[in-house]
Amino acid sequence: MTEARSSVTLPVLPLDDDAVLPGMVVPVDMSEPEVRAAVEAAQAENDSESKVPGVRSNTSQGKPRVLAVPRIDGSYAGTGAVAILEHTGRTPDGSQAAVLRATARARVGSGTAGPGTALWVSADIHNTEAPEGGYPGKVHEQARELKSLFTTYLQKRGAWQVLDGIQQLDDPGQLADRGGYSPFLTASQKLELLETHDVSERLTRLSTWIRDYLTELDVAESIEQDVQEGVDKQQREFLLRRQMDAIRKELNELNGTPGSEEDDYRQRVDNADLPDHVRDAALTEVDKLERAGDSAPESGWIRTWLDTILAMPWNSRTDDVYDIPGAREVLDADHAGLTDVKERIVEYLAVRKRREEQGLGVVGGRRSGAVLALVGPPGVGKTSLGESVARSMGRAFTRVALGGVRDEAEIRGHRRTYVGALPGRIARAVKEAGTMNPVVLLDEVDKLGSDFRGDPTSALLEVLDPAQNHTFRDHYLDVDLDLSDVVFLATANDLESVPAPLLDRMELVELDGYTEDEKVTIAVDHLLPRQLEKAGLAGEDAGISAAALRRIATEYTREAGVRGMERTVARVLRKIAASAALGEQELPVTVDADDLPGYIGRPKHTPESADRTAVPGVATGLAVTGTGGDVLFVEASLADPETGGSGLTLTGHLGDVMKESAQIALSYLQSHGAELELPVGDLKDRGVHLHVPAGAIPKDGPSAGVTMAAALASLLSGRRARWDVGMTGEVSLTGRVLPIGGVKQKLLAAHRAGATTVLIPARNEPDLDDVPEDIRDQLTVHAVSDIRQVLELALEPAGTAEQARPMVA
Ligand SMILES: Nc1ncnc2c1ncn2[C@@H]1O[C@H](COP(=O)(O)OP(=O)(O)OP(=O)(O)O)[C@@H](O)[C@H]1O
Repeated sequence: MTEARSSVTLPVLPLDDDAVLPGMVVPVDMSEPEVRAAVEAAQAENDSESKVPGVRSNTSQGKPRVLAVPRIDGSYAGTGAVAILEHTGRTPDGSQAAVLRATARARVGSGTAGPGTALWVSADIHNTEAPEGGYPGKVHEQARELKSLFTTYLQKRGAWQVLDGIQQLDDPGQLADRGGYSPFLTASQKLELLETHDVSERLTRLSTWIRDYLTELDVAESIEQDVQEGVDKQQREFLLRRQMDAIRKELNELNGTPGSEEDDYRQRVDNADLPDHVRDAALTEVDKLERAGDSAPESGWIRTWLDTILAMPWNSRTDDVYDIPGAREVLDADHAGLTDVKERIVEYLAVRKRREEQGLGVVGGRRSGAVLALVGPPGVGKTSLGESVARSMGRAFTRVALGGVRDEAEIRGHRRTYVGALPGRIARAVKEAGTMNPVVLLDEVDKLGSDFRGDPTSALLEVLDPAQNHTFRDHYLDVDLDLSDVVFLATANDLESVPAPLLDRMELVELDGYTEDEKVTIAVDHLLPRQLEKAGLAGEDAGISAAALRRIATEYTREAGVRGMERTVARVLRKIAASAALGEQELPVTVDADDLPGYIGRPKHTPESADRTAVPGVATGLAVTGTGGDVLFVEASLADPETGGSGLTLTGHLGDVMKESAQIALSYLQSHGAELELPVGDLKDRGVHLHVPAGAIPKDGPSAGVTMAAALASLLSGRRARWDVGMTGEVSLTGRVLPIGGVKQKLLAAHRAGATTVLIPARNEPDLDDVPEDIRDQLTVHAVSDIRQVLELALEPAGTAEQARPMVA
């Protein structure tokens, strides 16, 4: 590259926040005094030049020249461009302008005097020419790349003429200087180009800037495109909806039905037999739907709400039968046994009937026990009794499962603005029943929970309260729902877990489980016929003998109810059906007790061979669990005096009350050891361990107190507990035996397990009336009031020889 340098003196034309590069032709506004001064000074000098030839070489081909110097943020740059003043004139808006054509870079030198008010400076001109033999290949390569970037940029702007000019430029230096026209370059960038003499460097910088700018442009374009596509989609959707409306309208007109979806809803609301307040609310929502328009987000949930409201059976009712003898017949037909329970239900129906006839309303005010609660272990027929009640009253029946419900909104519904909102379970039950006066069974009220999402119990209380439930508000429906005609029944396995306020509102009917005889009767009368039908067998094809059914009850299922028994009967019948189909057996088949293992394998509950109470320190208690009555063993042992700790260790997942019972039993024995002739001195130095298998099942309650005392006394005395004695009762610190609950279930369990003697608290004696007579006849029941009586009856005399102890499972 060769640089021809020459020095000139020129008036300075300031370019505020701008720069011109050689080759550029630009207009400048002369209303700026310094610009005007520079232009006028240059013109004056040009005019006088002929008079003072050679003084200043500041013209070019007879045209005045200036030094256009960038002034960035008020400071002059050290480099400017020598520019020929092509001409001056007025712009269309009337202001004066001059057109400059920059020709060369020049370094600004020192100031000097000159005509006019302009600032004159000396300037070193750098005339850059192509090196001899041309630029190196790399520079051409860079120029080609810059050209292609220019092309992309100018094509985007549609500046085809400028593009032509660029394409024809062969000189890499000139090409780089054309960047001065790029509007996206800042004044500093343009100045940088002006100051950079090296062509290759100039090309690199400009290429980088253009590339960056193109990238920005691409991003901006893609954003704009996304926005545009969104807008297009909305417009398309809007148009399609308009078309759809038109089509719907036309179809409706063809079918003779009136216009829009809203009209359709209005007509459905009018035709539906709705109470006034519901109709008003529905019509308000239809108006809202109309105003919102089809595409509004809320129109979806308004439609769902309207559909739900229209599907509710607002004014539909079934006529009550209230035929009391008929009701009794229905109950008898559906369920064997349960005499007391059936009586209670019949009483309940009779009272309802009388109150209704006398116009008193079906229930006698608050806390009148409006809800009949069926309480008992699983599979005793609580749910099916509920169905029978509905059948005997001629009402529809629905069941609301409350097990695990912890959220108030499950009962009362979610507000409809929630995504996926639904009515609560009560409103849904009414909808499902299809009438406003169904029998609704609230199943498993004892499994209700509560947490941070609110307390479902309080919502349920409102549902059950006759003073409030005629205006029950479901959050979703948001209109009053009259529940006063609904008959609510409830079921629970365990009364202790039913929330107290709910319990307060309930009239309890306890179902304690069945004796073996009752189970056989139920199986013969109900389970067997039903399962025969399910297995596709006729009554004469297959049968299970009473002895086999009894064996199923005792050895294959050990439960308070009959659900397991029903399942086992079903299994036997399925085997019969399968073997008949395979040609292995000819029908009819009757299954006897001995045949059972061939069908359903070996029994699960055989009498235990190793007697649980064979060693001192184990006593048999009776308990009620969630699955009915059961026998429960309490084991006691003393820790090794050398290695064992001291104090009382309790294991077997015991609740607080049960732990306290253990403490009381131990304290009692410690303080009364002498009179009981027990070597309680051992207890001082040795730790006592009480364990209640099965360890994984939680147990609680005070009724194991006597059993714990008996186990400890057995351990200390070395007298074994009698294997055929089951006991229950709370023990006090003074050794009194206090009453407990669940006598009937406990006696049934003792009988199932094969015990012959049962010890119960004396104050529980009246409860024996509830125990079926056949069970009472087979058991020797002792009503005891003092722990000494328990020890007397439960422990074998000292020194009793080891003997065969056949039972206790
Ligand atoms: N006394 C009975 N007479 C005839 N069938 C009975 C009797 N008791 C129970 N059943 C039958 O036993 C089965 C189980 O009863 P159901 O489902 O009503 O028990 P549940 O007490 O409601 O149990 P859960 O507490 O587990 O809900 C049903 O098929 C029912 O018809």
